[in-house]
Amino acid sequence: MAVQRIGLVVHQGRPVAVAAARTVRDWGADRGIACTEIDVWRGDVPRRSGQEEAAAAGHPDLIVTFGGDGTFLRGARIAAKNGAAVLGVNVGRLGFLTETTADGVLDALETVHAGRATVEERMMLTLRASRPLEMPVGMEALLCYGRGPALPPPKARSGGDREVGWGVALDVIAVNDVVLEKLARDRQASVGVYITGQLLAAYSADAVIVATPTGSTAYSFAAGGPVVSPYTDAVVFTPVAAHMAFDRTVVASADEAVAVRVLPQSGQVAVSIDGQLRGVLDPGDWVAAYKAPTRLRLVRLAPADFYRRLRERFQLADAPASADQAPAFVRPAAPVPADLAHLRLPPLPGS
Ligand SMILES: NC(=O)c1ccc[n+]([C@@H]2O[C@H](COP(=O)([O-])OP(=O)(O)OC[C@H]3O[C@@H](n4cnc5c(N)ncnc54)[C@H](O)[C@@H]3O)[C@@H](O)[C@H]2O)c1
Ligand SMILES: Nc1ncnc2c1ncn2[C@@H]1O[C@H](COP(=O)(O)OP(=O)(O)OP(=O)(O)O)[C@@H](O)[C@H]1O
Repeated sequence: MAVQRIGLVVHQGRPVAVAAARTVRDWGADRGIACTEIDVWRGDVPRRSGQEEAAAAGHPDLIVTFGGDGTFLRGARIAAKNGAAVLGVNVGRLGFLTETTADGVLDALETVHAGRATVEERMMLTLRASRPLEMPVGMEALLCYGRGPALPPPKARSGGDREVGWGVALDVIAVNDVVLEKLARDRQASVGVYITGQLLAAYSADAVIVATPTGSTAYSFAAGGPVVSPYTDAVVFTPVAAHMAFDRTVVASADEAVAVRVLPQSGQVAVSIDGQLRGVLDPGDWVAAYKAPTRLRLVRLAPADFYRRLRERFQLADAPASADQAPAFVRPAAPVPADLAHLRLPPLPGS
């Protein structure tokens, strides 16, 4: 893709991130490519929706993030609303979702601009709810976790904020996950979990997570859920500290909605999307998470390497008795047999 306009989302607390963003601005200036910094926490305006941020930045076709996964998710929220591609530059602690380093960013941009990068599409989730999400008065002050102001609750899509039955469609997307967790530490979340309208189980838990395959390596993974290939589409349901025998993940099909209904005896339930609190539910409320109609477009500089990334960034340890015995990469040089031709195969080294 020849880049037309870049939006920069920068972790302002990291000098390396700020400096790398400056080099990108200079790179853009040399090529007549406009670069606009998108500071989601600028003090003079309230938090804006992804669409509003994209419009204010002149609808960039490429969002470049400088930071860790949190910064990436802030940029992805804007990119996803605008159909832009997103390139993550890792200036963070883990940076699982990022693609390059601060040192590599200019080469990466040359690769993208010359049309030599690929764009990988990832499934996202969207939501319907029994009513528009709301944040109780005073919540924001309580949160006060060092980030800038919280995002407002998502708006209803198409204005139908009084729809009943199938619920209100919310103008929101999740790249990683929708998390429903107990709000007060001493009141568990009691929720009924429904998949395709059928009760799976009633849970009494700290939280329940509905994740995308991309989000399967985030909170869902920490809660004991499986790693799901990001090249598949699925809806991953994982309970957190469920006080019951059945505490396993269910990997549902991408065309199956997972609905969570807050039961009468439950405490209030916080709804977080990609780590951001977006509303609080009362008993009787429900939300349903399902595959979003649009996909996140991730810039990839090299062929798909999800499992290498998993091994390296999660520092997967080999069994001591087997360490150093398993080769790091296996790809025969011989032509691919016909019965394997439909598989996703690693490229030959150096190709
Ligand atoms: N116990 C937990 O692990 C826990 C608790 C709350 C939220 N989270 C996750 O944090 C995400 C938001 O990320 P953040 O950086 O703003 O908050 P954060 O800084 O609290 O992130 C938690 C950790 O998850 C990593 N991470 C985020 N997305 C990932 C992904 N797709 N694959 C692998 N690792 C990933 C981050 O680098 C960080 O180390 C949420 O979507 C949620 O999944 C995790
Ligand atoms: N653009 C910004 N402006 C001001 N402060 C920021 C900005 N981005 C991040 N911060 C600060 O850095 C803290 C950590 O942010 P966040 O967890 O999103 O980082 P990250 O990008 O995920 O990197 P890491 O991998 O190190 O966690 C936030 O609590 C906030 O105080």
